[in-house]
Amino acid sequence: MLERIAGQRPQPRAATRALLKDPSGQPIDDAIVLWFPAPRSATGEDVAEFHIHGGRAVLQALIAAIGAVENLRAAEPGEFTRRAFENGKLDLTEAEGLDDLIHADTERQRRQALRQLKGLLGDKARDWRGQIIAASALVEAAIDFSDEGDVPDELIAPAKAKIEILLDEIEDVLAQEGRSERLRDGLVVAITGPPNVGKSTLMNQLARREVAIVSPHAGTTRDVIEVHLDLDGYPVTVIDTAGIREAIDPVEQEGVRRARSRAAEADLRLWLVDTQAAGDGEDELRAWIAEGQHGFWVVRNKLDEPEAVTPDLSASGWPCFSISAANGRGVPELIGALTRYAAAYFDEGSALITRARHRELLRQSADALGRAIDLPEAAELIAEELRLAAHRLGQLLGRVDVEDILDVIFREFCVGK
Ligand SMILES: Nc1nc2c(ncn2[C@@H]2O[C@H](COP(=O)(O)OP(=O)(O)OP(=O)(O)O)[C@@H](O)[C@H]2O)c(=O)[nH]1
Ligand SMILES: [K+]
Ligand SMILES: [Mg+2]
Repeated sequence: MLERIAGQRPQPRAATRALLKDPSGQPIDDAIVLWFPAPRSATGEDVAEFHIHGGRAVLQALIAAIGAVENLRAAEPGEFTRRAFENGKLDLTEAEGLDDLIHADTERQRRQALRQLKGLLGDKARDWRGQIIAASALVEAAIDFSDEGDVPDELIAPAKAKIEILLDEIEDVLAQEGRSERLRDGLVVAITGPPNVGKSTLMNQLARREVAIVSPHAGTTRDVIEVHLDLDGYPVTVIDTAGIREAIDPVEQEGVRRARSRAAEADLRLWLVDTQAAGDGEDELRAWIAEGQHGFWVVRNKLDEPEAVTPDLSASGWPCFSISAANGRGVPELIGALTRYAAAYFDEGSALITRARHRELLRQSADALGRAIDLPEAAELIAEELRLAAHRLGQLLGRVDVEDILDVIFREFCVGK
């Protein structure tokens, strides 16, 4: 294929200039080609790279020329990474790290993805799995002995001691409360409150563009609107929602229902109140609190209005901010507080778990180890639990039982990766 298009097969791994030609001999582009013979390539298979001038017509002509070569087809999304995985170049956690790296929007997400790609979780899981297998060997030996009569405690006890240390380590990693999983997806902050208090105006201030319609009509916003902010490297998704009230219009009713449910799921709610409005604007907030919902900041808006009254919000006891979404006063302070909140939330630490998949498998492995420790001297049962614990770590690494999940994971990848 290289000979046909580039007129030559370059030296392995040496960038080589070549005039690319289509099957009729017409030149396509003056380009660089690279040749990586297996197994020293990203996928572990033979790989050829064309570095071309990026125009659409150049690309199309080259793809047509490649397409004319027999037995060649375009790769599926994630197919290169999948082949790299299948050829043992990456474990599954590293492949997931690669996917995260490609999709990282903020600096902190990039660093976390790179940690994953470098195999920090994978290395740990391999080490744990090795230790479980070593403990299993002791238990298996105990089983062999017990065939000959008595069950030797001297074999089971050291195995259990090993497992206890291991279980502590896994529990430490699990105790990181899923914060690094959130760093992948971003922290969600909902702007909520009664109608017309200026929620959409604040949204536009935070987004620094007109993402939401602002109007003096109560009930303007109906759909949930999202913007993704990068606050000092921390990903934060802000959502603007319909004003909460007993709506008559069925469309607005649906908006209020979505507003309530999305705000309830958020990590933090900014409860906006109008310093102009009669009452303290907190009826719905109190109803929410009665339902046990927490994590609110009260934001008093429209401070620029001459008769601005600052209602007594002490009853709710939440952090309080005063702003004018119209002229921007107080908004930098609010953004500063949100940034500190995100920083405190995503305590980077040595967080290793970035996906629910990792958490579930580690949890199941830890549970099996816990059961193994609690079992009396029944060596066969202990061995069974250890097998299960090791198996779960094997699944984490993508070494066992993976066919069904591979499709799900690699489907998320982009074409060309
Ligand atoms: N004076 C003043 N007016 C504001 C301020 N913020 C918003 N407004 C006005 O208040 C009205 C309502 O603003 P919106 O941003 O649409 O309010 P909302 O809370 O999104 O309203 P709904 O989506 O209908 O619930 C508009 O006329 C805005 O111009 C402010 O800080 N000061
Ligand atoms: K409005
Ligand atoms: Mg609105």
